[in-house]
Amino acid sequence: MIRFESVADITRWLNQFEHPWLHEEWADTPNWVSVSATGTISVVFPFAAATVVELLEQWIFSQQQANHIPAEAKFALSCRVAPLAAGEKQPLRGVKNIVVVSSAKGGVGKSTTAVNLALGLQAQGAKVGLLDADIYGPSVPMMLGATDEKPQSTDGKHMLPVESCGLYTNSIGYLVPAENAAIWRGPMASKALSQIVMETWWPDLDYLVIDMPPGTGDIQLTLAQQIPVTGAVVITTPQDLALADAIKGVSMFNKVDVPVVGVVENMSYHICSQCGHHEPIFGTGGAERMAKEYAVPLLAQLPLHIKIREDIDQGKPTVAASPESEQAQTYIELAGNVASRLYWQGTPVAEQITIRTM
Ligand SMILES: Nc1ncnc2c1ncn2[C@@H]1O[C@H](COP(=O)(O)OP(=O)(O)OP(=O)(O)O)[C@@H](O)[C@H]1O
Repeated sequence: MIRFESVADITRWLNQFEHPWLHEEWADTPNWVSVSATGTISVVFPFAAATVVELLEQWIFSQQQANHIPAEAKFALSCRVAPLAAGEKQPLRGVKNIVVVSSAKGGVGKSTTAVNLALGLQAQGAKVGLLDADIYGPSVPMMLGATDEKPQSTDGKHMLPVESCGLYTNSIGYLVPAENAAIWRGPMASKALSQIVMETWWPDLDYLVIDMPPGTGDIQLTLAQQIPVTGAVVITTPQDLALADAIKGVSMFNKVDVPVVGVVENMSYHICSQCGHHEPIFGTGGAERMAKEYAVPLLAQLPLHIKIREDIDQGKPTVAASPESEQAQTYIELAGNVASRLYWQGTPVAEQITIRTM
């Protein structure tokens, strides 16, 4: 049996616990493991990682059962998301990390993925906001069943986000009729978008997910340059053309020094709603090849499933509607993957203290 005589003994033992979202020697990262005055060992994950917390809890229990560590050792496991630097840019007040979800072309399921990713981060224990910046097809209000909502303002300058499915959201779609926004030209659209980001009175958030307008043009470039983005996730589908476009998306972020977290292949395979059979109707291996060739991580391969579309159409995305389903689990897994990669590739900075006078 291991007797803990120092924090180093504890971290050496904890480092035996492995998970794809953890690096080797993870427990030695500063501020991760500590011992309280009463002797409780606390492990605080610096990213949204409820899945790993649960697995670590089970591992500790099994270690105690097997008498590898004292049965009376007390543990407190939790997540406290660390804010990460966004290059030289000033952080957005109250928002620890901004993740943009983008695609080089429309219709690949970017918004569906952004909404379910935001809910997945929430399922991993984070407080999450969702900004719909898809000016040409603002779909978040519909996807969250909030089309009748409007952000309120108490000072005439800031907007309070609309709360739906536990997410704090704002969207061009809440503010102007769809046909108005769709005809805005480049500079006007970029200005409206950065205004909506800056003038929303976000509560303290661990992550703000931004559903970007599709494409790799001026609007996207300006947005990526103006907003303090921590990392970008590029959505694609398995067809060769879409993959070629995804490369364009990755290089756009490289150009403006926004770190790319990775690529998500949506509609990777079809899950039959009758028998559960998985079928790769658009072929296989394309995204994996691309990921290897361009050294961009492949974050997830998401299924094409009728329930994903039906849930979204009914205003309750799959992760909220049926969190235990196979489809929802792939989004929750994606969220943990994104959160952990953001953390490991980022630079933690001091937490801001936000004072609000509203
Ligand atoms: N994995 C999936 N399984 C089933 N249906 C999906 C999936 N992903 C997206 N869809 C459906 O495909 C359609 C297009 O998705 P979505 O609106 O998310 O795409 P988008 O890339 O954001 O499009 P746009 O660029 O036009 O905003 C929607 O009807 C959505 O419900």
